[in-house]
Amino acid sequence: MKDARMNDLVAEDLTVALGGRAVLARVGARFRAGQVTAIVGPNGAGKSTLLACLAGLRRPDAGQVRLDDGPILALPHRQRARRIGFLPQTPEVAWAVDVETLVGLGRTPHSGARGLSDADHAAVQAALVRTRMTSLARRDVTTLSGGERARALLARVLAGEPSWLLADEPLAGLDPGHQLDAVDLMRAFAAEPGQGVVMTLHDLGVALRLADRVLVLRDGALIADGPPLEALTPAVLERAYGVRTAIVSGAWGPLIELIGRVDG
Ligand SMILES: Nc1ncnc2c1ncn2[C@@H]1O[C@H](COP(=O)(O)OP(=O)(O)OP(=O)(O)O)[C@@H](O)[C@H]1O
Repeated sequence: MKDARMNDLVAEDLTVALGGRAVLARVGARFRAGQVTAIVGPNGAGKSTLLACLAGLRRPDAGQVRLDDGPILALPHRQRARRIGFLPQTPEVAWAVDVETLVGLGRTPHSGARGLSDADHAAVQAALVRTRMTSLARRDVTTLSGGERARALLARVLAGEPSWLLADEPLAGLDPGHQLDAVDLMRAFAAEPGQGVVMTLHDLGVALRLADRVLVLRDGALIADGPPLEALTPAVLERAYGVRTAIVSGAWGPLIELIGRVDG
């Protein structure tokens, strides 16, 4: 039987230095298929850099990322693109194409230079439905609002049917309804066999409610790693952000109440 841990994404002692400073310092973590993992931490903590390493888009100065029991950077580019769907923080849309064409580009790791097959078209339509973008399929992407564009780009990643969805601030710019849709989508994605989600988040409340596991980064080092209520404690949040917080009971579950700056 195939080892269930085969699909895990493993960061081993990742170290990245930029501008003479350690942006990641020996970060190690195993990201499990079947889980939604949130990476939180203050601005500049190294979250995007960690995600780029996990996606195989940045070569660390030391350490490595492993997938399928081998270094991710050793996978042929196309195979890596089939396994890892990456949603960057400030996605650019360079071409004036319609939404359906943009989403179809997500099939490139499968279709290559040939046109889209029936299976490719079906994956595109499914991604449009899941992101509620079907009614905008014919719209020129340059005319979309920021939130609509974010959903179109999420659809492009989903159309590629990756095993891993790595998303940098995927909820930024989405209204509350579409944030809930995106949260449901991430949870449903991670529930499929062999699939997992890693995302960076600034909203600690969402991390608490959405994630199975939370990693807290500060100055490039992991200072907490565990289930949300164990990782997002007032002591950890004080260390990470310099803020005082309290966990309070909301009508639907625990909430993080922001009290103020420690030195305020
Ligand atoms: N080319 C570069 N040269 C020097 N420093 C860099 C370079 N690129 C990034 N950095 C620094 O690396 C650090 C980590 O950046 P990163 O984008 O990973 O942080 P982040 O946690 O995602 O931040 P944010 O929450 O603001 O998006 C930051 O201090 C950033 O200024």
